[in-house]
Amino acid sequence: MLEIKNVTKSFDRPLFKEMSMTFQETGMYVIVGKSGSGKSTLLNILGGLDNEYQGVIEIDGQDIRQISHYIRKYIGFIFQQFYLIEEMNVKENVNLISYFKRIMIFKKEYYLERLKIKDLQRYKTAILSGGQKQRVAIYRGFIAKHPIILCDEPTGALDAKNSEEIFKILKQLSKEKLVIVISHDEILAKKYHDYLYEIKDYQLKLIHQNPITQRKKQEEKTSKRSFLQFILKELKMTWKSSFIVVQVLFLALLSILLTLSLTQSTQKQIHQQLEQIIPSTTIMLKKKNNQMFKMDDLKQIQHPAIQYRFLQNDQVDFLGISFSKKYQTKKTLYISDYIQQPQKKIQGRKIKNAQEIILSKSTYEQLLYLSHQKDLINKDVYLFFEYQNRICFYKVKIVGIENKKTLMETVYFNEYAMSQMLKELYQIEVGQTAFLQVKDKNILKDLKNKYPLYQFKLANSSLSSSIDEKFQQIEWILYCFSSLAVVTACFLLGVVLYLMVIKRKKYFAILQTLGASLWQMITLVLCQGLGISCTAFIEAMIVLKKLFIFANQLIQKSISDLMDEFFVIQNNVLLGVFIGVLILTLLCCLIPIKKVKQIEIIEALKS
Ligand SMILES: Nc1ncnc2c1ncn2[C@@H]1O[C@H](COP(=O)(O)OP(=O)(O)OP(=O)(O)O)[C@@H](O)[C@H]1O
Repeated sequence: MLEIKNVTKSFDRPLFKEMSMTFQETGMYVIVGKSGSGKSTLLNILGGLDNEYQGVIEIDGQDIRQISHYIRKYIGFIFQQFYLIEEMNVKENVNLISYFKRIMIFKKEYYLERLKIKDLQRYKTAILSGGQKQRVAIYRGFIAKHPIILCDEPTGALDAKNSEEIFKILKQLSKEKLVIVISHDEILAKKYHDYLYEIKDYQLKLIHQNPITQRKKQEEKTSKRSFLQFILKELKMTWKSSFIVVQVLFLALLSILLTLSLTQSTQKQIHQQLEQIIPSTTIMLKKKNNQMFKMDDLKQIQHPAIQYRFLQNDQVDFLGISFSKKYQTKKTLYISDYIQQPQKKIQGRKIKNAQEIILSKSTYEQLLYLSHQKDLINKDVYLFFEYQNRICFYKVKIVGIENKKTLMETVYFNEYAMSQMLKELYQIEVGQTAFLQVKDKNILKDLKNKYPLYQFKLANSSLSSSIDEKFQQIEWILYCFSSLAVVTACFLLGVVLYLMVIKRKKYFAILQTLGASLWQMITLVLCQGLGISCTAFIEAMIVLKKLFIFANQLIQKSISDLMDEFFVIQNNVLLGVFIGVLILTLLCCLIPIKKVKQIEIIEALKS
């Protein structure tokens, strides 16, 4: 039961003074009154659209201002101005209500026929005649499962025949629901009312009452669509208008993803190449008094984790490998002068003595190409050294190939082999620096404590930290620029959402009259923002992936096939950027959300 208790309402002049009245649960209440007497205002108050009044409106003893989702639970509106969404067709307009309320399904066809709108379902409402629009609005107003229907001039745009049909339908509905109709049509008002009221002297006054034939409420068969479906529909609808902002955000995200991935990939590759040249488990040692090392000194340094050791004399250069005893021939492979222990042998056998060597796979392939031979395993080659302008060669046998493609040509020797060769060739037994290859670089501390006369340090540490330092400087500059682009794009997103809310103020108000809650409106704005940023992010990710596949193929073809994948998209980068952009999007949505909260329904409907 709907009750008006001592309601007083005024704008610039009073409309109702201490007005009271009780509406039965069902029945057709027709309200008449002079223009400007406050009929529409009364409906707005009863429908919960206008809460600025003194007194109370109660439904089943509860103040309607205290009822959450009052419109959704109780009210169906039929407005004089229709309030249809022009961009949608008739079916979509009617279905709008089903996202917020349960709608009757078993009477649907019957009413569509009666209102003569069955064939109009696919028509955009913008092209309908005033009468057709009104019939659609009426249908949408009562098709949901709510106990009260509020109609403001429902027949204003209809001819006499259609107006009568509407009154008949409303009368039929009033057997099960409370129908309150404002009408200027005196004939129909008199013919179809159960209760006829007039607003006069700031009060509702009963003019006439017809005998009422009450009908027992029938259980309605209803259905409801989920709000999620509506969000998806909404995203589809606003997709075109958000296309540009998606592209701007996509470019900004692509730039930051490119920056982060490029710097990280390059840094990783440099570290990997450095690891091949100087493994991170290589420890360099010198004598603290700067004296030269002898091989015997080096042998005294003992630790179970040491795998390999060698001396380096800076004055001796390892020049290369040749198939003849002559150094400068076409069949000479020039080689960088570093050595290390082979890790995984794939072909051939282990090195047994100083006269045997293993080659990295790429070096082996190079040598194979130079020699025009089919196989080099067990073939003799000559290693060339230079010391004090004297070039000497040392004959060795290739016994294996290490399964590693190295950026620089690489030869693996037996432990102490280098020292032995230099001793035989130049009678040198000393070096300034020694290197230990160890299983675990953490033994550095043990070695320092155990051998205080020596200086120990990780061979690649200073190089890799200086690379990191340089990279960090470049990274920060790039991050600043690309972050600025992302922040600007998100700001643009915020502005676009804000403008959308302003432009669609009326649409939001109509949704609220159909039962949408404020939270649902806010969710809609949020989903729009998140939809835009997620689309831009996915687009950027796909483009980045394609770019990297292309760039990796290009690098492998033109520079080196040593690198399997130079550019790699790191998951932590993706996750970081995604979380960052989500947070920025949420922040940017705050102002549009505030605007949604400020929408005055009545004012927005009139706009
Ligand atoms: N938001 C508002 N701010 C100020 N005045 C308002 C507002 N809404 C309505 N009014 C005024 O309140 C009075 C009653 O308006 P209302 O629309 O309720 O009248 P009505 O009886 O429905 O009139 P009509 O039959 O012409 O539609 C009018 O004088 C109108 O100008």
